[in-house]
Amino acid sequence: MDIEKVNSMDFGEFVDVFGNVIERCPLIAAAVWSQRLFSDLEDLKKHFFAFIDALPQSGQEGILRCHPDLAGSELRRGTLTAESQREQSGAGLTTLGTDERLRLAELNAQYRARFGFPFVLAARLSDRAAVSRELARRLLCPSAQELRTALGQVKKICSLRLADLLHADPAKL
Ligand SMILES: NC(=O)N[C@H]1NC(=O)NC1=O
Repeated sequence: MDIEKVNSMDFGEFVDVFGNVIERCPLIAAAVWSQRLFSDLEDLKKHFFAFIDALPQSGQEGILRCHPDLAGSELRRGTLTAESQREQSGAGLTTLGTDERLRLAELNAQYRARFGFPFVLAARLSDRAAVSRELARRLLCPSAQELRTALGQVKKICSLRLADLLHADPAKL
């Protein structure tokens, strides 16, 4: 898909295609559509990021809360979005042993209790060992720093999902 195709999309098509580049936040795609035309793919990505950056903290935390836990109950119930399912599966989180799954669940619960939002990490850039390691490390970070880190991960997930949709190299996005 090239930028001319993106610019030619009507509202419904745009939200259908880009509605989940930020997990379960189609409102962001709906807002970004109003800002077309886009000069290139990089420009499109910047509009998604600028929307996130302009939100008050409550809105930024809301975005984080739209993310399912990694290796959590939604994965077990089979209710993840297709994108999240692929990402968690690619990181090996769908085949954890019971001990590993319970350890991750305990760390996820501690993280949520401390910060008030779920632990978010771009699973595709990680693997099962690194997920637990990162979770344990970030659990000890100051709250303001952790909010910034988590939003950075949301942007990485967004970049990778955009790159998939546009068949682009994520490094060039
Ligand atoms: N909790 C969390 O990070 N979830 C996200 N990460 C990812 O790569 N896909 C997701 O759904």
